[in-house]
Amino acid sequence: MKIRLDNVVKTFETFRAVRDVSLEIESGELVALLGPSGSGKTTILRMVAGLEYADAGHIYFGTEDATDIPVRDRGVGFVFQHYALFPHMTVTENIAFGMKVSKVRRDKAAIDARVTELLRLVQLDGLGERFPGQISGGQRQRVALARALAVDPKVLLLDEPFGALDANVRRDLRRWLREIHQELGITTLFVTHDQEEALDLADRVVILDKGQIVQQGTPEDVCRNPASAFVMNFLGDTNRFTAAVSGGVARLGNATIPAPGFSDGPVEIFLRPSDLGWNVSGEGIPATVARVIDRPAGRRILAVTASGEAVELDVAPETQVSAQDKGIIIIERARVYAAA
Ligand SMILES: Nc1ncnc2c1ncn2[C@@H]1O[C@H](COP(=O)(O)OP(=O)(O)OP(=O)(O)O)[C@@H](O)[C@H]1O
Repeated sequence: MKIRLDNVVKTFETFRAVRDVSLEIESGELVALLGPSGSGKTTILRMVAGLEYADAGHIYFGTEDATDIPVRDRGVGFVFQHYALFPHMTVTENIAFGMKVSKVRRDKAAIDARVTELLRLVQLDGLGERFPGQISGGQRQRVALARALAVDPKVLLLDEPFGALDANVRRDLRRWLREIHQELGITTLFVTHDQEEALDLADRVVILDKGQIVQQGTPEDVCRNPASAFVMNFLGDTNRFTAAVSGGVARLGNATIPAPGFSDGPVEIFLRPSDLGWNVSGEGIPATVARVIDRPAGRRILAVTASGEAVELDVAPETQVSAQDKGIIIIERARVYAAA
């Protein structure tokens, strides 16, 4: 099912939470809505679900205007951050619940067969007789997804479904959700404020700020070409500097950074740790090493520049460097944006 939002606006009393949002989600696509707290992600999701009405604009399910489609007829499955499982029902009963109350009548054998199939899909075979209190948080979210899928939704809406879980469980569930999505191909809208989660999971990422879409594209697009200082900063893992442009170049330390198209005046410069290097001499930013951190992916240096700014940079694991060393941060790539 294709979903289209056309100039959607939502105001709470005087506060405009969603401003003129237009967005298309293709049939079978997995789209992540990514943005800081309060940027309007949940409100957009709730409008798609029919739990909230837009003040202006339209939402289409396929070619049909969804305004007149009641929530229960939208064919939407939800999973929220806080497990909305019924604590007094077993896993099996929780998954079967939607089918029992659905307008589509199913006999007991059909419901049992569907529950067995879903338990297999979410890899919880054998746990059907447990109660929610007897399984882990990650398993509870898988039950919540099985319950959402039980009624064959045309659209799946997920609001920070893994938000309350620890990092390793989140990573496993992400991988698992992507596999399920590949298998079932249900149009999915996923809300998160976690950049890594959105980039890891989604076919397309839609970045919101203050109720507006500020950029959308594949994870590769948005990582390679952040459209603004906000996006660059929000995607994370970057060092931020302010500098002055003069004659089309900016200076950081003794390095010159091309800033074509910028007139003389202040700019923001972002340097990703992976776009920096460390050397004993050369053209760059003079700095002192404060700490060296070894990680599975390599070594990270925390350095402090001569003017007191903290900078993080990634170097090869075998790089000889230790705290208190003085040297030069070599800039391999910089991104320049107009000062906010
Ligand atoms: N029912 C409501 N009444 C008044 N204001 C609301 C209501 N629902 C949301 N808001 C406001 O609208 C803005 C957007 O909220 P929303 O929950 O959509 O943001 P979000 O991006 O999902 O944030 P989070 O990541 O914190 O969940 C916020 O400033 C919020 O306080």
